[in-house]
Amino acid sequence: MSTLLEARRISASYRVDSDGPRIRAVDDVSLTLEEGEALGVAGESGCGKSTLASILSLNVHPPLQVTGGRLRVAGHDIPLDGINGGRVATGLRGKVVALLPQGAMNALNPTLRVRDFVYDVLRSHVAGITRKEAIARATERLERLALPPRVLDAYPHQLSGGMRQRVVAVVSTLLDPDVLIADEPTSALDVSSQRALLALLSHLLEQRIIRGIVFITHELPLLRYIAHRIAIMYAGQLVEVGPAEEVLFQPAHPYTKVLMEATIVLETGTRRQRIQTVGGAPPNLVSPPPGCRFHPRCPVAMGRCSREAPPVVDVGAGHSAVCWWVAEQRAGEAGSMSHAASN
Ligand SMILES: Nc1ncnc2c1ncn2[C@@H]1O[C@H](COP(=O)(O)OP(=O)(O)OP(=O)(O)O)[C@@H](O)[C@H]1O
Repeated sequence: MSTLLEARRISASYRVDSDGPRIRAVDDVSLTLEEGEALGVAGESGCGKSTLASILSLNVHPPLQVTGGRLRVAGHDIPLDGINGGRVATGLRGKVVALLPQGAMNALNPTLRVRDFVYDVLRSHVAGITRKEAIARATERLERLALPPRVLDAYPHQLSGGMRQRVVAVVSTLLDPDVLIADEPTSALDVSSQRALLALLSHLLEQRIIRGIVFITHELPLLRYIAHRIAIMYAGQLVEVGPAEEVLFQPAHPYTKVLMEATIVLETGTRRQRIQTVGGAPPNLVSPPPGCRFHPRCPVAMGRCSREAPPVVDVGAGHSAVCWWVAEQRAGEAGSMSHAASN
């Protein structure tokens, strides 16, 4: 497998006033997206997921600023000033990397019918495309999302929230981007529309129309339907990364465990229901807790968790967790195995 996107030690913060505090929304995050892969990123609200989505999709604007790290997308090295809204980013946005954003209204032009907007988007990137070809491409994707072709004649305000979100999904994928960064694309949708959108994205990936997807959500169980690997984000940092099945069903990090327990997905056709919440809330990112950022809420926190930054611990093939407790568990297992072997 070859690597399609690589983020190395990315840090970024918001600074609303020049002498005001820095909100460290993304702190030293490294991740990769392989060719043909859907990488899920999950975490609670306020953990930095949307900020990460903005960075990976090269949509960084003040007051957000990337302060460190490197990014490589589909063979393009993007320097820091490129990530921070420079010319490099403009040239790559849309076709190399596209954002399917959270807020559907801002992503469409309120003064244009969907059909004119679709044609404008395509013709600005695909030389010589005719209006008929543009509409045919959009119609095919609308149908996959159970949307009738008549939505093409509507203005954005004439569509329901769920319809608008699906139209935005169509528009974001129209240019067949190499990498799609999908930021909570299903949050405004009912269960069947969610499934249709996940099916469309999986189809585009399987057909290699899109080469890789980063799918961001606060609903970890949803990733079961699309992600090959999952990264868990807490307070601006990644705390666990691994194969989707393992992260979902054998989570290693205490945060992933509580996140998984906090939400269940009922069977198809019924509404999701929150059965338990994680106690407390993610920390203020101006001055996050020392040591492990999760320690004030962690059910298994130990003394050193509040003092020392936790280590990265390998817990399986391509599966790691950043946690003192996991490190001790692994050390205990290794100790008892060598004890058994020597007996
Ligand atoms: N434009 C902004 N100006 C200042 N601070 C911001 C801005 N956008 C986000 N933040 C802060 O950055 C931190 C991370 O926010 P972000 O939106 O990336 O988290 P998230 O995990 O995507 O949450 P949500 O799912 O609620 O969007 C939060 O503390 C948030 O308050």
